[in-house]
Parts: sequence; structure tokens; C-alpha cells
Amino acid sequence: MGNSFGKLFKITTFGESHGPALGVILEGCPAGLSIDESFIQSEMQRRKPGQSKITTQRKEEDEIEILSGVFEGKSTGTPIGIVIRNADQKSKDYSHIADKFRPSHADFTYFEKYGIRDYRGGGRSSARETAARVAAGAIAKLLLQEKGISVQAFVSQVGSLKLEKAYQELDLNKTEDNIVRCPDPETAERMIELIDSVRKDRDTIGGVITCVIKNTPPGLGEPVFDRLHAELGKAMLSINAVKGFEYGSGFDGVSMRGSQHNDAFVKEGDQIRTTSNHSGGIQGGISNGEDIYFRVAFKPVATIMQDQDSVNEAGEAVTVSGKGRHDPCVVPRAVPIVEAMAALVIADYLLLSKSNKLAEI
Ligand SMILES: Cc1cc2nc3c(=O)[nH]c(=O)nc-3n(C[C@H](O)[C@H](O)[C@H](O)COP(=O)(O)O)c2cc1C
Ligand SMILES: C=C(O[C@@H]1CC(C(=O)O)=C[C@@H](OP(=O)(O)O)[C@H]1O)C(=O)O
Repeated sequence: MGNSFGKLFKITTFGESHGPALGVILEGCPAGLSIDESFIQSEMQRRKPGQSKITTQRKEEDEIEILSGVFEGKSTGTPIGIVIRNADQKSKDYSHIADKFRPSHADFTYFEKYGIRDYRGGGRSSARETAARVAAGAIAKLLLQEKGISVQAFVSQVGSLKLEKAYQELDLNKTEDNIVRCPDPETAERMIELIDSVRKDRDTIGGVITCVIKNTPPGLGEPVFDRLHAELGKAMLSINAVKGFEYGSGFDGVSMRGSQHNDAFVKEGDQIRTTSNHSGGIQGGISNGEDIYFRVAFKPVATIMQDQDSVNEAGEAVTVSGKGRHDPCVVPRAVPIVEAMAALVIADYLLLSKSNKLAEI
């Protein structure tokens, strides 16, 4: 339980941060999809630790090894197994907290649930697990590319420093031009300075990622419980350190009137479109063909290089201080994770939507 995600396009991940390897098993990928390994690897590079001065300094190449499900560059329809070996664990950094709980990490809750925990690097609670998701998400992206669907995320806020432009005013192809992954160069510069100064203060800071999915066909989604936005929300909230999810107008919609918020329908060529998109491309849990966009809020990283009051497993008062290599802010590396999870949801719902109309069965 809790290690799998998806209904038809389904992943199961395994592995711990300081164990020998992490990996993913992807079931349900249709046969015949071209599996471009270099593309999967390039997605891994976007997430890997040690990529810049504003991320954890752990050095991992995160090279993927495809063990099954691919033959002569194409998916065979059988489970795709991918492994990513750990190479740069420094478990000694965690010896001093082997029986102590870091405030706001998962040390206490894992111990309460299982009565045992791999304290090295947080074990399975480490965001290192997301490497496996990015590998599978890259395959989902390859599937979506076949249908002309794109998924692009970017950093839109660090601390209280917000990118004020709407995503339509930005060139999202510039996101990879800087280490913070904000497509506006000036704001990116200020975000980098902010993260770097927080890091020098031995502290951490939160942020927001905006994600845009384009060219989704109308009609994707399920009624009632498995609404498309509910599944996207679950996907995002399953990422480490996520505290909030909103789509379309989100919480800002609260202060609007219906007359301002409603998206008017128009006919454009042979398509029905809307003139505005407060709905965020989803109505009644089903895509309407407009851009799907949402925002994901990440908290400041729990492990800080400062003394903090806590308790140990015996409930005694102790002081804990972070050691080793940690992210001062997760959002630069979380951009490909958000994209991967979004791509997995859309791929899953594309497969699910295949048999909804009698004429199309
Ligand atoms: C990309 C990414 C990198 C992270 N890096 C760290 C880190 O270096 N140190 C840390 O304490 N937490 C880090 N986190 C957050 C922890 O994994 C997370 O706080 C922990 O699993 C507890 O889960 P929760 O915050 O969702 O409750 C990172 C999260 C993400 C998404
Ligand atoms: C290793 C990664 O990030 C790690 C995420 C993480 C956490 O608590 O989430 C804590 C740190 O782990 P460690 O001290 O074991 O290096 C980060 O470096 C990774 O993302 O690949």
C-alpha cells in the first residue's frame, strides 16, 4: 500500500535514499511506444541532486538502467522495470539523529507507524524516491508527445518573491535557462540570490510551482470521485514537502462574482472553446480542451543547519541540528517531479477514456 500510483498506466516505486538502489515498475504502457532513453536520462538530469549551488550537494548521476519491457527501442506491453543505483550516500551524517526526530521531517511518523526506521537519509521518506517517478514520468511524457500534449512546469514563487506575470505572458521554453527554473530571467536572478542568502543563513525557504498542460483533448476525466483535478491534486500532494494545490482560479476565485468567473463558450472552427479559463481546463472533473493549469505550494525544507529542540525515541528532550547535504529550497528540483506526476495522470486518463462512447469501442 502507498507505493503505487495510477489505474491503468500504473507505477510502483521501491528503494531508499541510502540503500543500494531505487527503482520503478511501470505497468500498462501500451506496446509500440518509442522509448527514447536519452530523453528519460535528460529528465533525470533536471531532478538530480548536486546540480547547482542552490541544491543539495549530494553527487548522483542518476543513470537509469532499463531492465525489462523494452525491445529494440520500443515498449513491448510488458512491465517496464527501471533501476537507479545510489552512489554517494553519506550515512554518517545521520548517525547523531539515529534515535532523534528531526522537526517536521518524517522521522517521528515513520517510527510511530512501523516501530522501525531507516534513519539514513530519511530512508524511504527521502525525496530521492522521486527519481523513480521522474523516470516513469518521462515515459508518460513520450506517450503524451505522440498525442501532441505537452506538460511544462516552472518556479513561480520563492518565499514571498512572486513572479507577477501570468503563464501566457512567459516563454516557458526559457525555464531551463537558469538554475532556479523560472522563465523570467530578472525574477530568476532575484530568486537565486534569495535562496543563496537563506542557505548562507543556514536556513531554508519554500516556494510555488506552476504547471501548464496543453492540448489535452476534451472529455478526459472521470465523474464524481476520480475527477481529473482530484487525481492531479492527489499526484501533487503525494510529492514530498507539498502543502497546497490549486487549479484554475483556485483560492483567488473566491473573491470573484459568477459574472466575472464564468468562462463563456464560443464556436471556433469546428471546436467549442471558452473565452476565459478560470475553470483551469476542467469542468465537472472532465477536461474541456482548454489549458489545464495548477499551482503547487512547497514548504521550507525541514532539515536546517541550526540547533532545534526535539525529543528522542524515549521521549527525552534533545537538541538536533542538520548535518550534511540538504536542499535550501526544493522548488528548482521539484519542477521535473511536478511535470512527471502530471504526465502520469494524463497518460492514465488517456487510457481510461478510450471506451466511454459506444461508437468508439
Ligand atoms: C526535490 C525535493 C528535495 C528535498 N530535499 C530535502 C532535503 O534536502 N532535506 C530535507 O530535510 N527535506 C527535503 N525535502 C523534503 C522532505 O523529503 C519531506 O519534508 C519529508 O519527506 C517529509 O514529508 P512532508 O514534508 O511531505 O511531510 C525535499 C523534497 C523535495 C520535493
Ligand atoms: C538525494 C536526494 O535528495 C535528498 C533529499 C532529502 C530528503 O530528506 O528528502 C535529503 C537529502 O538526502 P541525503 O542527506 O541522503 O543526501 C537530499 O540530498 C535526491 O533528491 O536525489
